[in-house]
Amino acid sequence: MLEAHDLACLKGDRLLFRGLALHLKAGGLLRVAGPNGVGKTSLLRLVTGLALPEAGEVRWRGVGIRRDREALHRELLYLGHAAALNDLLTPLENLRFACAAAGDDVDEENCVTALARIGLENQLDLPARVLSQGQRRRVGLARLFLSARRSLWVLDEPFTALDAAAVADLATTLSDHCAAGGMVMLTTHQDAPFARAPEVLDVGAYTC
Ligand SMILES: Nc1ncnc2c1ncn2[C@@H]1O[C@H](COP(=O)(O)OP(=O)(O)OP(=O)(O)O)[C@@H](O)[C@H]1O
Repeated sequence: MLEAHDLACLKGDRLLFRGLALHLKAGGLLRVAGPNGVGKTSLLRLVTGLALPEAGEVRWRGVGIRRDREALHRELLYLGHAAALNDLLTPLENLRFACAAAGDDVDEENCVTALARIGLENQLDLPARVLSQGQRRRVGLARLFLSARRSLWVLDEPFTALDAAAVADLATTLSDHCAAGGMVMLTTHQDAPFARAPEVLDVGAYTC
């Protein structure tokens, strides 16, 4: 279970939000909402331990992540809003590199299957620099099909640049992960056809 209490976020000399609390339990789908610049990405970086809060605490399975960040990271899949690809490498090479860097033991066949599942079967051997924006996004999302053992998926704008069919497919993948007892926390500015309506956390309600 992921919890945060009384979180405050400082950027430069500006307090973006304070007093923010959240609670995400097994099977939960949480949508972080709010206008541009309110602090949604900043919040994701706090709950994933990539940045430190000015005040408050994030807990994973009851333990503060400052005490045991590794316990969270063993079960976390975090996909940022940028595709973070090496343009010289193919989708297959990029995916294998991302998995290896995260410590996931996946072989080439698993990666090919994941890329085909996300609709990139015809782009496996192209350099990433020639991919469309939606295809670049899909390379990162292919990790979802290799990360079932990671219970917490934190996704920053995962639907950006995807076509309608891919949005629907991703919504189903995320809903299935929750139905299997996983947790999803995401930001998005668009509606998606989830099996169950997500809980919504409006960061704007905590703006200073
Ligand atoms: N050094 C700084 N000093 C002051 N403000 C900063 C500094 N660095 C970042 N910010 C502000 O912090 C906020 C960070 O926003 P963040 O990326 O978390 O927003 P977001 O809600 O994810 O936005 P979007 O919907 O556009 O992705 C922005 O308003 C940005 O201008």
